[in-house]
Amino acid sequence: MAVPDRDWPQHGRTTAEQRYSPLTQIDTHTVGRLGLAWYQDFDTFRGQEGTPLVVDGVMYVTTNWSKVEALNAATGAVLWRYDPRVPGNVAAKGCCDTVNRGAAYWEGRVYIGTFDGRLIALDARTGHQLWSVNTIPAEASLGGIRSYTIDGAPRVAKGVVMIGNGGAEFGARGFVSGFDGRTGALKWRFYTVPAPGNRPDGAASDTVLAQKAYRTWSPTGAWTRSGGGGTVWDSIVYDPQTDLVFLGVGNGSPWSYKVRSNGVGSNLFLGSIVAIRPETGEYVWHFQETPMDQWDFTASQPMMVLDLTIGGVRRHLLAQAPKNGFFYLLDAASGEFVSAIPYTFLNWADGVDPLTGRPRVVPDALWSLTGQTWMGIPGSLGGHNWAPMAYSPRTGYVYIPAQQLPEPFKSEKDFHLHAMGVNLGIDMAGLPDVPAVIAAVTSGVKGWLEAWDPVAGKVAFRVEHDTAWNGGVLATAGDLVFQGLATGGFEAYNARTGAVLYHFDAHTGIVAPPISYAVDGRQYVAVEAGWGGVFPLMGGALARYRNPGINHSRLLVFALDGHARLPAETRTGQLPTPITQTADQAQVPAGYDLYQHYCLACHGDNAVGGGVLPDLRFSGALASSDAFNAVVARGALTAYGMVGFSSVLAAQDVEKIRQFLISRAVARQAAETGKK
Ligand SMILES: O=C(O)c1cc(C(=O)O)c2c(n1)C(=O)C(=O)c1cc(C(=O)O)[nH]c1-2
Ligand SMILES: [Ca+2]
Repeated sequence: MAVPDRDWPQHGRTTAEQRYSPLTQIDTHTVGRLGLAWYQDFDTFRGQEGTPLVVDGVMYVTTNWSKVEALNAATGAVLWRYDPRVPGNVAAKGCCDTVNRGAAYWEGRVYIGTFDGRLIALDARTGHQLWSVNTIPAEASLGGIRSYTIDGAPRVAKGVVMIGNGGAEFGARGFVSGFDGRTGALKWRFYTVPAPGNRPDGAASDTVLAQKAYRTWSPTGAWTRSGGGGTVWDSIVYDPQTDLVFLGVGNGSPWSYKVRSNGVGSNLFLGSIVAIRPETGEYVWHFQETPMDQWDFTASQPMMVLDLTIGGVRRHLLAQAPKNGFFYLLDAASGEFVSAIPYTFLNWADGVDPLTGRPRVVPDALWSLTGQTWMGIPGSLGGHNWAPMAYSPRTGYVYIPAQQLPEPFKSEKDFHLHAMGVNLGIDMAGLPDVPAVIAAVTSGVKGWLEAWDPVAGKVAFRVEHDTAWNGGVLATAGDLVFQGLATGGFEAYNARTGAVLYHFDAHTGIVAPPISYAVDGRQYVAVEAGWGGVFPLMGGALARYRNPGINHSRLLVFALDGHARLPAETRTGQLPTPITQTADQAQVPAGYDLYQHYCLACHGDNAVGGGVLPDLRFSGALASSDAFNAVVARGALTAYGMVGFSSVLAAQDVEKIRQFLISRAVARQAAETGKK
């Protein structure tokens, strides 16, 4: 069905997922007149990753904690709001904040996946709930050992609503479910990795897992308990021309290939794109980008469908720039390998087999087998993560929000699976608190907008940014490319040259992708502002380094001659609570280890907050072991997403963490005083 130029009805606007708007009112000549038309504050300071949808002048926005709102897309007037009331205690079941990347729209219904695993259909006119299903079958959670959350957007094809989930950093066995869009009845499930002992699940994946996947795993690896991973936590694309649904399958669980699969097998379908039929979930083809995953190299990054002339032949292709650093082109109908060319510097492989596309992995990169530390580029956050890329058929370029975040990979001593906290099998030692070391490591951290020529297989131009983890991208027929930045800018670039044509100070880091739409002949560009996602949560000093600002979560909508203004910045962030205690040094090293295991994922490496969730060096609760225990052990702040850890941390452990944090607070205070 043709999509009207004015609308943005699907995640990537059309089924091709190119994030290209044909609107031209805002172009290279008029963009100088761009301004903020209106904005709306969200109800949280957490991060925002959503792509709004626009259908017939109504905008459907999803926000953190899986909330939805419908707005008049011209004025911002709220038509309805929907809160699925996700319980705060599930925040700790996800790696990367309680974000949400968007809704799906189909025949007057809005579909949303919730962080606690539900799929909900709403009446698009009223916001009333039509149905709600729990997408996580009881047996999948293995008595609570495994962790499932939803933050990706559902996908609708032929009346079937499909959704996956996240959790491979904790313990999960990836699967995607298809539900009847009208009734919510389950139609099929497709598991992306086998069950221990090759047991059938009674699912659409049974045959292919038995025939192709089971023998690619060691029958006795830790995957038999942790689930193996392979979560489909973001990209699911439907191509009507081939009638195929493409699943972007994630990384292994635990990360360590040695622990997970005794260091044998390619572990299908980890790091793969799997093509299935929408109505049945029937397997059609797969392509594995990263065999033997041990770098968190997911193939879950956004995919798009492109028709390109390669070597004189017109081809219908699937394109992806996954974490592993190669830009892939596959034949959309058959999955046949076309090309894989590095879109960024990478050191884990020295190329791919030209016939099969299988990477030639550098032996030293297999850190879980060598027992040595591997300095990997890309690191686990990838050369490109979930922030969507865009394609302009006018320029022929794919615009990739690319980055470089090197990362040391080293085996954890004495790995064992545990409930709560991440299960990676990797040494969690982080950055030392030494400014020169932080500066040196940060010098390797880079982010840029890359115009990639997929036909020539090379970079056309790059726009260098100040740091990594920048926003998703929009391309328009006005020959503009829009992108929000980690450092708080919202930019428009000339799509042919990369020249900056417009800059707006958003007062906050932006990671979400912009969209464009029109109402009554006026073109708008909208983006959800709000610094967030995994990097600011766990990145610590690296995430803070060039982004010392305060987080704001709000929807920004731009148009020609817009004259709205953001309120002046009055928040100063967390107020330092003067710390008078000195840490019990004997407890600090053990407190550090516990912190890195249980707390780092949200509060940042070495207790440096990355700008979204509280930086615990400022916490008033540090002064009292009772208060600290009430929060950390007994869960006094559970409603806000800070669960109690009493099931895994004894009172002495909690006290060790407190002593470690006091030592960090004292160091921060000393550094501040030294500066004055
Ligand atoms: O393996 C998984 O199940 C899983 C889930 C998610 C998620 O659900 O957000 C992310 C990742 N992995 C991941 O590897 C990753 O880099 C990542 C970044 C983000 C984010 O929202 O910033 N989520 C996720
Ligand atoms: Ca992952």
